[in-house]
Amino acid sequence: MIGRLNHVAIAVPDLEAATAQYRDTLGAQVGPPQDEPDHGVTVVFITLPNTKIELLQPLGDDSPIAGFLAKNPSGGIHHICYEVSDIRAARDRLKAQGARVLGTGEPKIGAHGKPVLFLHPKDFAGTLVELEQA
Ligand SMILES: CC[C@@H](C(=O)O)C(=O)SCCNC(=O)CCNC(=O)[C@H](O)C(C)(C)COP(=O)(O)OP(=O)(O)OC[C@H]1O[C@@H](n2cnc3c(N)ncnc32)[C@H](O)[C@@H]1OP(=O)(O)O
Ligand SMILES: [Co+2]
Repeated sequence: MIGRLNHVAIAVPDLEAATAQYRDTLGAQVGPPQDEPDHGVTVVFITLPNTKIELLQPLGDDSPIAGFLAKNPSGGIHHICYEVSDIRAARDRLKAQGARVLGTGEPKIGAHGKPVLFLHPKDFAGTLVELEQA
């Protein structure tokens, strides 16, 4: 059911510093910061030859990554995002198999302008999974 790895997301306490490190130390192609108020984060995408890295910094008072950063103050890998061809069909199939879909269960528009959903990390080997409709 899942397709390509769309991105690996890393939560960071200082987006500017992390972006500079990827650009200047690792020599990667970094994009501009994008505020995503519907998701409570500011993101920077780093384009690699085979996938993307999404750097995440909290935005607003009740960011979903605030708890993660409190537990991991230096930052860390926060989620992985897989592409699916039909996100509602994927959701229904996963729910029928007992996986917990986070939030309302209805897809939201993600940073690429496409529908996204999140699956509980406790149901996927301790890894928060994002699905994005390709
Ligand atoms: C920019 C848009 C979009 C895109 O297009 O790419 C994005 O990527 S937005 C990214 C941010 N959005 C989200 O993360 C939405 C989904 N996340 C959530 O709903 C919550 O963060 C959460 C996963 C339900 C966690 O909620 P929280 O209140 O922070 O923590 P809890 O204490 O309830 O956690 C329960 C349990 O799970 C562990 N946990 C939490 N986050 C992670 C994680 N990222 N990876 C692995 N494990 C995680 C947490 O440690 C708790 O475990 P125990 O301590 O063992 O109970
Ligand atoms: Co993401």
